[in-house]
Amino acid sequence: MTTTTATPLTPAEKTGARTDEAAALIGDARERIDALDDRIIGLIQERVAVSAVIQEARISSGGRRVNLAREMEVLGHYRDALGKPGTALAMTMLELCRGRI
Ligand SMILES: O=C(O)C(=O)C[C@]1(C(=O)O)C=C[C@@H](O)C=C1
Repeated sequence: MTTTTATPLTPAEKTGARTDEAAALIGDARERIDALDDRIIGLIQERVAVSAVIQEARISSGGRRVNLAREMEVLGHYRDALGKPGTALAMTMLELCRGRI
């Protein structure tokens, strides 16, 4: 068996920057992005849980899991804030919250 020892990447290699200054800025900004992504994922998980409470209440009262009129409102909210990609994002989020339909 051969063992290879990986040489650590330089900051420039890691970030694609061409100067140390730009590499440092990108490294810091990526840390902020990772922290934001953790918060966004936490919020999505919270949304999934709240959505499950609604769906369970509706289903145990004899209703259906899905409420398309409400989904249209949610899609519109995201589209108004973020444009067309917002609609795609909301569709993915609704799929996470209620499964595929
Ligand atoms: O608001 C509701 O009635 C929900 O069930 C929540 C939710 C959502 O996650 O936003 C999920 C499923 C429905 O089809 C509509 C919306």
